[in-house]
Amino acid sequence: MNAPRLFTITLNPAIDQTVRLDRLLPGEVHRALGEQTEAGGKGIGVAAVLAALGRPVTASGWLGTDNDAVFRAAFAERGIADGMLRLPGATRTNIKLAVAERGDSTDINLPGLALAPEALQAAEQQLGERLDAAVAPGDWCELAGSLPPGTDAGLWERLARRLAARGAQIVIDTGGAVLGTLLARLSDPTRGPVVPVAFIKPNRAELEELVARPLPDTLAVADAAQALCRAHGVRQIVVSLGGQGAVMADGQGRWQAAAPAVTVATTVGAGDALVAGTLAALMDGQTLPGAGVFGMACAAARIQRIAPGLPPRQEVTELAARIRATPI
Ligand SMILES: O=P(O)(O)OC[C@H]1O[C@](O)(CO)[C@@H](O)[C@@H]1O
Repeated sequence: MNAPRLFTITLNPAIDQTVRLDRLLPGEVHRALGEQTEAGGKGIGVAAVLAALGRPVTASGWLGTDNDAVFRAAFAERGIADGMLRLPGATRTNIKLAVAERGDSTDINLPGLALAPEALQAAEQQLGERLDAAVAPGDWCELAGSLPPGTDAGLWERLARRLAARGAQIVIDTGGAVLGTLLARLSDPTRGPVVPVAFIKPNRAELEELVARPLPDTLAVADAAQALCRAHGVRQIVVSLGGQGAVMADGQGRWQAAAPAVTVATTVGAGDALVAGTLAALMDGQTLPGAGVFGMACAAARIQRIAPGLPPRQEVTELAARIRATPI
């Protein structure tokens, strides 16, 4: 059997315009230190890291034709197969304020390309047919990021069911309410065959929204993560806690790991790098917590520079060696 491949599916990609500031004062005029524009969107960030790890990866989903040059250039430069369907209109631009004094980024994400209902229906049909033709049993498919205006969790559900029917492993990295609806529907036998989910990576706030209660410490996070997986047949979960590291759980156990201290250029894309590194390791047959530790090392490497991708492999390996996962 051929090695599994990864398809990331981004329905609401973005051009990320990162503006570097020394400090951020609401209501004040700021003089930027610099600016950088990158092809972004959750699945595209994941694909960039997978490609940097030397893995075959296809970025699939939807892209506006009017401003796709930045994506074409990024795919060619990074070695990402371009499986994005072109739609009439322009892809959104998301503003990222990378603030040196704070060592983090403030994100302003726009709604995205709005299509008429008939155009959306046609775009879903075409994307489904493309994925049917490309995805083989055992491949991994990531449903990545927010949904564009006029769509809802039903769109992800239909795509997930279609891909699962082809024998794909389903990975979901989408936000709070949509994630909750999607997990509930995919595990509901009255809606059709139950779709097992291989991996999810909510952050603490998203997990809190899913379980509708605050999760003040790692024990509470681990309990909630494990209960969520059991309730919805999710095989593996990594909950990102930002600078504090991550909590991981699967059917065998639960672990926490602290993030290595690094100099942060931007926090944009940290979650995508965590997903990408973890997936690369899982697709190699590794398990948690080792796979999650490798993902955390990719995230720590990613946030030290604004451009997507990764530094040389040696640097990632050294970061991974600094991360200890301990059972909770
Ligand atoms: O689809 P969402 O949730 O709006 O997130 C999109 C943003 O997330 C990122 O992929 C980073 O995770 C950015 O490149 C992009 O601007």
